[in-house]
Amino acid sequence: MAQTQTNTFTATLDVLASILPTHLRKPRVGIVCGSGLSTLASSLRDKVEVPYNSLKGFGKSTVEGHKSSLAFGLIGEGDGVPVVAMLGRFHPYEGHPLATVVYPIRVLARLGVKHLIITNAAGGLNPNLDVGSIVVIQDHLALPNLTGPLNPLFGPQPFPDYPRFLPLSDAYSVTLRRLAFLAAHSLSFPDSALQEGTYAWVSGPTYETPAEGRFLRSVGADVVGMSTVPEVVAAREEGMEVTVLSLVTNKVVIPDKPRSIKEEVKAELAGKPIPIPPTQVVSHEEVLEIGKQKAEDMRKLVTRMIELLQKQ
Ligand SMILES: O=P(O)(O)O[C@@H]1C[C@H](O)[C@@H](CO)O1
Ligand SMILES: Nc1nc2[nH]cnc2c(=O)[nH]1
Repeated sequence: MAQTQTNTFTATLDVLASILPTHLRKPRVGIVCGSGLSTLASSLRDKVEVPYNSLKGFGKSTVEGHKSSLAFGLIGEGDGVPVVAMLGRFHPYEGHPLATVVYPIRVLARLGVKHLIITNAAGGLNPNLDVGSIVVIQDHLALPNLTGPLNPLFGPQPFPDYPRFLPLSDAYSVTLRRLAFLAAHSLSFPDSALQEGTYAWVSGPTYETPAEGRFLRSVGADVVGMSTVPEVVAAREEGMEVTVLSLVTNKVVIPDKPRSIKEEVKAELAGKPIPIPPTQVVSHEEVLEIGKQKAEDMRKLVTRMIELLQKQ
């Protein structure tokens, strides 16, 4: 590992060790809070929040709905499980280099995190997914990864003792995915509230055109978002067990066929005008609003998963 990078990790870990009480210093579970989902931190007992700007190597999250701090605390009975939550993440589209995007994940690994629960807000591609449902991710499709420079492991190896060629066929932990469904059952969530599917990662910040949405659906993606995959890749490289929970905040606009102005004009000239379809667009406000409405479900689910993990 390059010496400067080692120094940055050491500086970050030193600051955390100087701030945190002993019982919070070695979190076992990490949580990444997606857009509008930072209220997850309200489950933490003995909570200590450390702003990103006090930690070397951390960027600043510039997206509305993302705070910029690490929250440490306990979840579960008795002594509880020590947990750290990232309240706000970094996206490549904000201009953060991929090394910065995944730096907090590597810090979590160095703190001792073994299980990582990543949440995000995502657009629904599969028409069977309701807005507000949570999708337990089974697999991903990462167009930016497949073509090169947006893969966080692209380039010279900063960690020579890690595998050069990381397998991702087992990226999504079966143990943690089972816990998600067991947790939903114990919380009496309706069956439709928790689904399974494949996450497509796109770089953003543009939302999909109808043709892009149709393409992603046709290649097997159920939801689409602008984050998460670099974190999964880095976490797997660090040897963590990972699960991803995507909150469907909107449906991606995919009309059955593209609107044809030619047909509309011809029909109009023939005196048989076709009804004009309403214009549908996605907005980040909509994403945040559903995040706000469903944050409590996500908080309960993640909390119960950790309580079940404590009993294993
Ligand atoms: O950080 P996440 O993936 O939860 O945020 C999603 C993707 C974009 O950052 C934003 C678009 O509305 O929400
Ligand atoms: N790419 C993408 N990301 C999202 N995040 C939340 N909704 C969406 C969406 O529709 N598309």
